[in-house]
Amino acid sequence: MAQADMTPPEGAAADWTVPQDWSAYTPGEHAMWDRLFERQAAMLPGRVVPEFLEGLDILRMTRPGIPDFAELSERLMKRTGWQVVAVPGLVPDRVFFEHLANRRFVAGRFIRRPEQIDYLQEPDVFHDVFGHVPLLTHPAFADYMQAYGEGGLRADGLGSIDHLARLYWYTVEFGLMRHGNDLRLYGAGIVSSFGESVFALEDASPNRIGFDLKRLMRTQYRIDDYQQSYFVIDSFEDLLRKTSDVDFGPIYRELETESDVAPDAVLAQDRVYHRGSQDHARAKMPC
Ligand SMILES: C[C@H](O)[C@H](O)[C@H]1CNc2nc(N)[nH]c(=O)c2N1
Ligand SMILES: N[C@@H](Cc1ccccc1)C(=O)O
Ligand SMILES: [Fe+2]
Repeated sequence: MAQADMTPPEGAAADWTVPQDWSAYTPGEHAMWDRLFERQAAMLPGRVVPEFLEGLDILRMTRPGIPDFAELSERLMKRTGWQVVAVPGLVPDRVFFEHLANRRFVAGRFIRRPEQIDYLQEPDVFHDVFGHVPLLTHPAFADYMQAYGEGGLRADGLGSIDHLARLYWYTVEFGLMRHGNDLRLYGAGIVSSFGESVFALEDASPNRIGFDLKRLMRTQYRIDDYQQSYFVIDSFEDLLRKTSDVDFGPIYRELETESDVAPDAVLAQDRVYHRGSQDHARAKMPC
């Protein structure tokens, strides 16, 4: 969770944004982007939803180098009215929600160093821009992200951010989608990760379970390893319908009296696409 301190750091505006300062990126930083991009571009066809690849194309993100947020914003604005703005790192929840509610996606401007190629603690420009921005070209997904921001401001007033944040985690960050008889990736945390883009779809270890709003909001998640459960939506239109058309107020009240669900649990009510062996998680447990 982001810091409770609401004062922006030195050099940031009142809304926590900073200039991207695109011309300050070094050749080494652009080369790092290209290396990450090529690795994922080889991995994703046939695994990611086609809307993601279309988004890369629409935004001309297939060109080398770290994208210029001003140019991404110009193309996105024409399509779905979104913009990409730079921030110094994680921002407080309310600041984050306020940007999304106004169709501004906040992205880190820094890029990981070579020794962090496979793992880093805070989202960098590769995760934020490669992972999240392509789908903002899709109208239903773009509307979902705005609705989530508005829902966040409301959840904050109701003391329910933790429940709502699980919805973001299991959709925007780690979501899967049905594609004919197959599953495809769309979550940004998966598509920006070399290891998890294979694990989430092909490994026997994690559960793959049909989307159910209340079930997701009860489910705890891991921030230190691959997910133990992934949730599967039918389409972005279906996700939008099952969230933005629903009043979360009564659901938050019900959730206060219901127990959390463990990250690896399978419930009797679940629509199970795959029951995980949890071998990966078990192998990592200290013994
Ligand atoms: C609950 C909320 O969705 C989440 O914790 C927010 C907080 N601040 C953030 N700040 C940035 N820059 N990026 C993020 O994804 C988030 N996530
Ligand atoms: N409909 C939700 C808001 C929301 C929409 C879409 C995604 C997430 C949350 C509410 O009543 O608060
Ligand atoms: Fe993210």
